[in-house]
Amino acid sequence: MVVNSEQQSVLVVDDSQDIHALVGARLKSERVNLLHAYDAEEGLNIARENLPDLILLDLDMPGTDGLTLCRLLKNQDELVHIPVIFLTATLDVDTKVKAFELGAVDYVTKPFDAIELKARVRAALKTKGYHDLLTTKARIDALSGLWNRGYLSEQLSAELSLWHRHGQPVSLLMMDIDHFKAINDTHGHPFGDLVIQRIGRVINRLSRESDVACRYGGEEFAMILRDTPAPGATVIAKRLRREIAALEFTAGRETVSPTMSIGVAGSDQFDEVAELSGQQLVEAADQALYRAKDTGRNRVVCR
Ligand SMILES: Nc1nc2c(ncn2[C@@H]2O[C@H](COP(=O)(O)OP(=O)(O)OP(=O)(O)O)[C@@H](O)[C@H]2O)c(=O)[nH]1
Repeated sequence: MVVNSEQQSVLVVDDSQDIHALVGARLKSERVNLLHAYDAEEGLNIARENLPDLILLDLDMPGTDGLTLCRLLKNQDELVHIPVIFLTATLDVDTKVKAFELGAVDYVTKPFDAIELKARVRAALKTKGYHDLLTTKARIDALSGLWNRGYLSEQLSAELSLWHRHGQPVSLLMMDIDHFKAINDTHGHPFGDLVIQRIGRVINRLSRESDVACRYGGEEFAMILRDTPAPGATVIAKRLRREIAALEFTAGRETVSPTMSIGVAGSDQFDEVAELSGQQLVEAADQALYRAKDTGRNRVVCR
């Protein structure tokens, strides 16, 4: 397992220009992207915008001090996992204990020893890299390589809040492989798994960077299409259906061509903008999917 530290960024929050220059010089040989803030407010803003991998935080800043900023950082869901290393001139035990209680992972005393600072930064970044990797893995479906249902639900809520706040539409596709039980029963479960894997690859290939494609469970898939109203999503769904119908699998002497039924629903199809929940959009796309099944399968039905 390799953790890529190339892209990692470190935010330095300190009121002293000299400390920024010193940290820059000490970490010059490390492949980290340094971000700089000179007070707590700026630090909080930069942290929110950039989600750095590590924060080096001065304990003794004028105005809002480091401990207060650390508490603010640890109170925010999107920032709570960013490790904080305190930079401090004090060796007072009570203050250090307080810093750890607030969620700091380490501290470095000024003036820094170059080797020690590097070692502590490296260790914190490595742990953060593993944490990020595990978080990503926990969101991925092992068989298809797509996102899992939990991640899709999270993202759907985020997309619907964009719809409520800014009117940016979001659509959802619910997709189900047709007669999959018969495929399993005739050719065996491992063959069925192969079909799920290859269909997952097609869905992944046809999705844009901004889409969230997931295996919803069993032989069912779902896709969130960001900034896309229902008619646009229907075009994508039709392309997906076509590409999947064109797949061919060899099972002994037989050629198997699975098909997919797809239901489409978009936030733009709902009048009561403020009322629309992720659950409602899933139900609407699911009902469209049932209609696709009922009316002959291998087709796309839009709500
Ligand atoms: N191979 C394999 N089969 C699975 C997996 N998850 C669910 N299944 C099977 O998928 C089948 C789904 O069958 P049904 O819900 O009856 O649906 P269907 O046969 O696709 O019929 P329609 O959806 O009505 O077209 C069941 O036999 C499940 O055991 C999996 O991860 N791998």
